[in-house]
Amino acid sequence: MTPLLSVQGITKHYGTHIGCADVSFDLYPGEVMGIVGESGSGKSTLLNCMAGHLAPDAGRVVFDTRKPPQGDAADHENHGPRDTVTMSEPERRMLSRTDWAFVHQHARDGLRMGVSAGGNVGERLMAVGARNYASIRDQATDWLGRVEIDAGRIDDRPTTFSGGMQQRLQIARNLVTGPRLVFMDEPTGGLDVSVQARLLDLLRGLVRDMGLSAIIVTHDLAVVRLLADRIMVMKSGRVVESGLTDQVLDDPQHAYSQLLVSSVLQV
Ligand SMILES: Nc1ncnc2c1ncn2[C@@H]1O[C@H](COP(=O)(O)OP(=O)(O)OP(=O)(O)O)[C@@H](O)[C@H]1O
Repeated sequence: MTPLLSVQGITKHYGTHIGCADVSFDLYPGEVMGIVGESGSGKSTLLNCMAGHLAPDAGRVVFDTRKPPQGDAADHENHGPRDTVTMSEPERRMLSRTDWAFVHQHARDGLRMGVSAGGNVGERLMAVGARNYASIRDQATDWLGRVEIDAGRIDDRPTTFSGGMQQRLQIARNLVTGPRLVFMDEPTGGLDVSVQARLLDLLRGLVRDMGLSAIIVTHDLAVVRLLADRIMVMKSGRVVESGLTDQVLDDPQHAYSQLLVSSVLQV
């Protein structure tokens, strides 16, 4: 099977300082990969390099692009595994609007706060060519329901929403176009514990129902335990251990992973 995403030797320095070094892994369709590690271990740098927000110094991020539904013959020949690091900026931008999604830790970074909830979701559909207002509004209403936001709030701005609602709206905005790969940066970070649990439950349902592939960065092992099939443990910019989530969390081999797991168990 062709990996959906193949990350090969991704390295990023900030001056002489290592952000992340020589990270490689394959992600297969329907798989969820968790990236864990303490603050400063390089998780966000790696995620941003993979998602095209940062240019890596070295390495490839090969994504198995799909045939466009319409387009000229040249477009059709361009599908299949492509290195997104060297792809043109417009192509990468198109990918970010269609097959890729990015859920930010802070909902306000992923939402347009001055636009209504329905507008936030509908705007994404318009970006991929939807034009029929009634159908856009119907899909927005449907998605608000799927993320447990009352349809009566469709015309309200996210500024009037609680933190948990804003995060759920950001998720709806990201998933409405049916992406194949979702990057998530601490999706439950900064929320109250009870709000986190509800959001995790919701995310788990969506990942399962939509068969999503995802890469989730978190320092919260409960998040990866619930959502990720596999995890990579990072320390000082490098991957020190990787494997099936339960195996790594129940029987960590690397001293640093053992420390990470035991420090959580002591909480
Ligand atoms: N813009 C930057 N300029 C210089 N150094 C940076 C920059 N961003 C990150 N770093 C450094 O790169 C390393 C990796 O940081 P990164 O933010 O990727 O880690 P992280 O695991 O995501 O941490 P956190 O959980 O706190 O976000 C750290 O040593 C950090 O200080």
